[in-house]
Amino acid sequence: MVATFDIQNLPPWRRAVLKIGSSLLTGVDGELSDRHARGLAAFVAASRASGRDVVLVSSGAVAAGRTRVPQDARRAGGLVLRQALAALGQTRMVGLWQSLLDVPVAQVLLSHDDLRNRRRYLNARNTLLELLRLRCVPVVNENDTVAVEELKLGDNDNLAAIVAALVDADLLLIASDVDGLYSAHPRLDPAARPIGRVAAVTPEVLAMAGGAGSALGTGGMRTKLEAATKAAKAGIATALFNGTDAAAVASLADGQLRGTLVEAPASRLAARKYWLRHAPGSGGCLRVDAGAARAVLDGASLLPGGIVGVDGEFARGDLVEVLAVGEAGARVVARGLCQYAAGEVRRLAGRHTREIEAILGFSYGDTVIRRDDLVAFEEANA
Ligand SMILES: Nc1ncnc2c1ncn2[C@@H]1O[C@H](COP(=O)(O)OP(=O)(O)O)[C@@H](O)[C@H]1O
Ligand SMILES: N[C@@H](CCC(=O)OP(=O)(O)O)C(=O)O
Repeated sequence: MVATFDIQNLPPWRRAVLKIGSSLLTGVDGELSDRHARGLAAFVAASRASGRDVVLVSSGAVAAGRTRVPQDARRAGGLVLRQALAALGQTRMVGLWQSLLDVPVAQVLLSHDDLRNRRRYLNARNTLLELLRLRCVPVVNENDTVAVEELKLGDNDNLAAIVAALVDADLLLIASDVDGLYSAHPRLDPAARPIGRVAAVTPEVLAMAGGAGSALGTGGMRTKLEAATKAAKAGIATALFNGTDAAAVASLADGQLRGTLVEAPASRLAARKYWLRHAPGSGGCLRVDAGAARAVLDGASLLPGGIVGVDGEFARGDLVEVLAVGEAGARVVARGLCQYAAGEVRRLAGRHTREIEAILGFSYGDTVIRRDDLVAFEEANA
């Protein structure tokens, strides 16, 4: 028997991504089971009742699809069988979450392309944020049915870390069938020690991680540590815990973790602002009047009315500079992700937000740059 973990405080959080591994949704007979999902759903409900948001990243589609086809048919077959099983099981998995939650759940299927392409990344982000504003619980999974091998994200641990950054979460919770990170694979080494806290995922820490614990799991502890590394870079802490341990799951709602906490060096906001400030830009520029420059420096979103000109070419979702133009010349006051392409902003410049739809024939929302997607330079220098 390996040693257990001590209880520690979770860092304070307001928005979390909770990733649930396949083994937690599958009973011994291989059928979809709510046994462990019930406690996790209760945690989601308690978190929402205290004003916090939770996005689920749930595995289990392939496992749920498996029992729906004859046994001899599921033995052979590689990727294409998994894709078919995912299609069969996905609705059941989402149905399970809906049966356990009183609020509407929303299915979100993402592929590698959606996250690599800036424009689609922004669309996914906007939709997820809108779902949270509507007080729904998004249930995200990889779009296995269309993902080809070389373009697969592959495991939901890494997907959950990307989603955490996408929705500006401040905590990534990974529920699995093991109490947390051990110094060695706990099923193979009874002397494995529990590691309660990880300040940084160094090569030494990565070397502790082994592969999946069951035929259902993908990636094992290695992909969880990869996910924690990604999250930490975005300023998000990661907590690993055992979703089969009802007491450990119940204590999460009281801010207590029995498991491993992987710390993040900087806050989520600081990491995002740093990225917006230093990431390579598109070369595009929005020239704004004094009123818009002041608003942006005061932390507001950039609206079309204050834009007086557009330089360069860029696509929706690209990083652009905001240039204040006045008698004293021009100066860069902010950088941010532009909701509209250069040609579209040219048509919207100086116009009221309510005219957007009439001018373009569509609308991605009222703002040209959302305040959360923007770093203002006075603010960043403060
Ligand atoms: N150093 C380690 N500490 C803890 N678990 C480990 C370690 N190395 C490998 N594992 C295995 O990782 C498994 C969890 O990953 P995985 O099977 O992919 O689950 P999930 O379906 O929850 O993603 C555990 O059951 C455990 O057997
Ligand atoms: N997208 C797949 C799960 C992939 C995956 O990472 O599984 P797991 O290691 O159980 O979290 C599915 O829904 O079956």
